[in-house]
Amino acid sequence: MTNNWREKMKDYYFIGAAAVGVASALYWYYKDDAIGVTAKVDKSVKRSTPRITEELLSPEFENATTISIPFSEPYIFINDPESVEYVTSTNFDNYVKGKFTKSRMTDVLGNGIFNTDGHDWYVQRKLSSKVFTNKNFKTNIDTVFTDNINILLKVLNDHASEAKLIDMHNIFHRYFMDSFGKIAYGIDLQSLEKGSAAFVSSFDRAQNAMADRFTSAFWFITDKFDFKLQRDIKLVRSFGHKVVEDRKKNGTPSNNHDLLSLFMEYRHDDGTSLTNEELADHVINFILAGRDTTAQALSWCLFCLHQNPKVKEQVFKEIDETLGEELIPKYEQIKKMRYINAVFKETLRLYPSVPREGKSALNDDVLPNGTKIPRGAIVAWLPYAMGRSDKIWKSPEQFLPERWLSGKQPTQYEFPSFNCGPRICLGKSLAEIQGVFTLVSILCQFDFNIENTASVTMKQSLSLPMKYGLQCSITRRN
Ligand code: HEM
Repeated sequence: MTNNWREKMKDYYFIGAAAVGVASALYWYYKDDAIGVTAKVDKSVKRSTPRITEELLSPEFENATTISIPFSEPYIFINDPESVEYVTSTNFDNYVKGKFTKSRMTDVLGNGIFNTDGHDWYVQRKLSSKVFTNKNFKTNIDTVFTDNINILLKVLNDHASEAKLIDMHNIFHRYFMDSFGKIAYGIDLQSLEKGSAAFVSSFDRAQNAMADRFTSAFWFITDKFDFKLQRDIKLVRSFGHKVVEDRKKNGTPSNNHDLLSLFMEYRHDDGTSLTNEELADHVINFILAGRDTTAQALSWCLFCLHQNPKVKEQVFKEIDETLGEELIPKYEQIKKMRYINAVFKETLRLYPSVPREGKSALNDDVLPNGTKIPRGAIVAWLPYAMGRSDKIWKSPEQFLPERWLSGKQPTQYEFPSFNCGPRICLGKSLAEIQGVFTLVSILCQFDFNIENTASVTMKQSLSLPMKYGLQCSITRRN
């Protein structure tokens, strides 16, 4: 009996060692490819192994390019507006986040809005949309935004006096984290004044890991043994839980209709409320939605203004003419500043905060242009590439806010930086108002000069961060 057991163990060791050997060999073979890619149907990809941050984002990466990934579903790229409309709206039910996305995101995001489909998604969308109303935006501008912008202006003023370089990319992330903490959960994180909490760095690393999982064949093995990452994920999850537990302990302030209180009031059909785990999912998902996207849009906006001094002059002119002696804009003034609103959109055309999008096909399908989509394929489109395509835009390489002021305006499918169809960004209006509000408030008093433009480059992630930040010198405007 004992011998038999020993023999069996030997077999298991042998099988285990062989499996590790095969996995190592495959890893070694594919390790230089961003996604271990072989271009199959493509006419435009120059190499057979495109790296996602370079060729995949280039406008040359044209429609109906198919790439296959070892041990994964094929990707089919559809960078034409007609196909994007079909996938995101016309045949919405056939294209889901599905197992492909969920398997890569659930340990961090749980079943939050970014990671769900069907009924679960619909309920979350309906509930959350109650917070994103014009009335709430107006109130937020007079309260949360104004409190927070005063802290930001003080930080900038101190730096202008010291004549030191400041990383505006980092500052914007901390500023939007604080604003969003207050709007969504009524918590004061104070990261602008005190520096980011440990959880923020863990959140950044967990987010990068999730992005890498879409381009790595062996993420489910490597991430399991990445103990630092596992600790980061644990910290992110416990932050979500702490926000929920603190709210339950301290109660909801009267008249508070923030996101967390709405989710806490929600009852399932059987009368049960959301568990702490589900509430923590919502907290974490909305930080992902609300912080990085707008912070990165504003960082790229300062970069574009630096590269286009004539546009910057126009921006200063509009601010000075609209605000007069005032320093902080009101809701109506923000709406009136058409040129700066156009600058914000033009930035998102060239630097969309979510540069890649993808959905999984539930059933075989055929796109209007005849592209066959097999069941399970990932249909992907690239707002980054579409924003630079001369099939959609005139002189796409030029930063021209004027294109947003007259003439035919692009449809949501031609300009998918906020996504499109029923899953269009829920925070679009909030982001536009808060983005322009922040830009106007800081440019009313300060000018920013980027010291080394060559160091401004993007980093691979789910969103579009700057790899080395945005080092600026600040001067006060007279
Ligand atoms: C410049 C800023 C922003 C940009 C460019 C942007 C863009 C996007 C994009 C492309 C998506 C689709 C992502 C996906 O497929 O999963 C999305 C979804 C979403 N965004 Fe934004 N976003 C911005 C700011 C915000 C803000 C401030 C909020 C506020 C919380 C927000 C809330 C959401 C939510 C809840 C979704 C999920 C919608 C759904 O799946 O039904 N976004 N956003």
